[in-house]
Amino acid sequence: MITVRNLRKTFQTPLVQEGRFSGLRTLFSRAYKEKEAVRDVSFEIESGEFVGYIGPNGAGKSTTIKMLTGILHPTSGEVLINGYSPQKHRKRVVGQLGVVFGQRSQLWWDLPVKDSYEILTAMYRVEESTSRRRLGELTELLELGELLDTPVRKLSLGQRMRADLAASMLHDPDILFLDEPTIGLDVVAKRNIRGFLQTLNRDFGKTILLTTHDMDDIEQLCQRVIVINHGQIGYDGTIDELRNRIGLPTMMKVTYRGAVKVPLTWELPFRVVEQEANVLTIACNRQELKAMDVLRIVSSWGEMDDVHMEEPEFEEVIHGVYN
Ligand SMILES: Nc1ncnc2c1ncn2[C@@H]1O[C@H](COP(=O)(O)OP(=O)(O)OP(=O)(O)O)[C@@H](O)[C@H]1O
Repeated sequence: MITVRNLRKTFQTPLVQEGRFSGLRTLFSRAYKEKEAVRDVSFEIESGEFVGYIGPNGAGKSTTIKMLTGILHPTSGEVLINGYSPQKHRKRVVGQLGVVFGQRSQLWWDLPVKDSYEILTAMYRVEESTSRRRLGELTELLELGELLDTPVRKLSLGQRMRADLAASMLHDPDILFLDEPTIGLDVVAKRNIRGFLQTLNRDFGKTILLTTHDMDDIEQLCQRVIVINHGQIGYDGTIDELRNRIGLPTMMKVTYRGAVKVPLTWELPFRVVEQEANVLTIACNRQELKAMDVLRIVSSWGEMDDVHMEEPEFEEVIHGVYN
């Protein structure tokens, strides 16, 4: 279980001095400006949850993850991973965490992948037979086969990400923190990574906190989403509740066999957005009105041939939350 209580992080950066010898004067100046990257963030994540942690650029996501993993110390507030602070009980907590930063590899650049794995399993003190069995399983799940003998610098981005994911799982942690694990990947590589993460969560019960700008990642993988904006939590709940809260309309396209006669009235419980010959586009709020009720009304306007419904894109919903 992950507990985050009133977490804050304020960075201090030297104020840049103007004028002559500005570089030197900045170096020796005691003037700082403060940046509140994370302000009063609290949440709890139960074992086995798959949670998306999303927000616009600079919202405070990476800073939060760095405090959850113990890399950064909070200015105030606390983090507990299965009851222990990653800052105070680093050794104990590190064994329970797997971490992947998509922008940076934890593997040794010039070494073949399997040599990095050997170093990591030794660092985590994983017993040899256990590590061999686990690497076998990970090699199969992530199709690492021929990559194991290749130096990391020669891997494609997708291959490197798979190798990094395996590295984060070598000590079989219960909890995974993933910061943009699909960044820059093509659709096939993304699908592979998502499949692997789904297996980890569903079949092996791993708790996963995922940060990404890819809303398909979130929609396909996460049961719950936490939105952070300007360092504060703006939403914490299911994707469906989020859709409801933003209340974007469902669009219905109704095609008629022949002529269609829209009555001249303002009292419709939905909006007729457009009429093009025998095709009507209708916007309705599905929280207030069932599709069947809409159809009952529009079927009296002509002989219906086809109906097509389009739920609002998750990207649009998120755009609504960020703004
Ligand atoms: N070491 C640092 N020193 C000073 N300011 C920092 C530092 N690290 C982050 N910040 C600032 O804190 C804010 C939050 O940054 P953070 O990297 O957590 O955002 P993010 O949500 O992960 O953004 P992105 O989606 O762009 O990766 C930003 O304004 C950033 O410039």
